[in-house]
Amino acid sequence: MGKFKRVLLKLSGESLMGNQQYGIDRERLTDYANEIKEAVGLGIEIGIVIGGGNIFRGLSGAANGFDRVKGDQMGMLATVINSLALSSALQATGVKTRVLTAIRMEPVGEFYAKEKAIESLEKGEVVILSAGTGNPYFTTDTGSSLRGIEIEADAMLKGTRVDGIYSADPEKDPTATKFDEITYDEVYNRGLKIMDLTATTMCKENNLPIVVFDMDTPGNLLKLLKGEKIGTLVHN
Ligand SMILES: Nc1ncnc2c1ncn2[C@@H]1O[C@H](COP(=O)(O)OP(=O)(O)OP(=O)(O)O)[C@@H](O)[C@H]1O
Ligand SMILES: O=c1ccn([C@@H]2O[C@H](COP(=O)(O)O)[C@@H](O)[C@H]2O)c(=O)[nH]1
Repeated sequence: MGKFKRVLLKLSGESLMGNQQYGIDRERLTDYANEIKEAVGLGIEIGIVIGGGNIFRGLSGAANGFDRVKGDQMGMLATVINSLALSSALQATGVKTRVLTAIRMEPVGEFYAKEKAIESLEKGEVVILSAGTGNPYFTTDTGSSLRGIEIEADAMLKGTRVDGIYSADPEKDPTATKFDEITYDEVYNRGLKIMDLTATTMCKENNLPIVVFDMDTPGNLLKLLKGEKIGTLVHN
């Protein structure tokens, strides 16, 4: 990949738990904020989507008897909670942020519009794009691909707790092997579950490269932004 000017960074809600069973680990949150501050220092424009899996997921809600749509709305609100926490942690390091929400809920955050996001990015502010797509039956991976395409990012950087895409889920299959590069079609044809297929398809159709990398190792985000080949690159 060439140099990045503007990126969409996807952060895992589940990673925000650190070693806890639920919620937000203060140390992990601070680590993320410090990493992002350094990235801003490189002059790269950063939009962020953060998941909600550390708090609530619609599918697990539905498995426990919740109405799916209500459960998904709870999940989207969970992403807003994480976004506010990240915004607060970033501001504590001196980074200016703007939280936009896909569901109208002023004054918690401003209702999302592409123009607002671009305006902030151009001013060097970190824009946190919360509440996913605003619609049930989607995920924050799809929210990331959608927003990444809308803000015309050079790439979607999926920061997660594994160091790339493997031939099978590495947390379940220790014999799985890692790809340095892979095409969107191969992700689909091999049935790799690193992100949902709606998100992968959107990226493919709109030529948005994805880099899956380990965000929980300090320094990785900076290495990636400086051009080091880490993680797995997904392209056409
Ligand atoms: N082929 C694969 N290669 C790598 N990881 C995979 C693969 N298949 C499944 N995974 C799993 O995908 C997970 C990464 O997904 P992601 O970061 O979206 O986590 P998440 O828990 O869904 O986050 P969130 O809380 O944001 O929803 C890894 O923890 C890994 O176990
Ligand atoms: O566009 C969206 C995005 C998310 N949701 C719901 O939120 C939770 C949390 O998001 P994760 O991507 O799983 O971290 C998700 O499980 C959905 O229930 C949504 O409905 N629409």
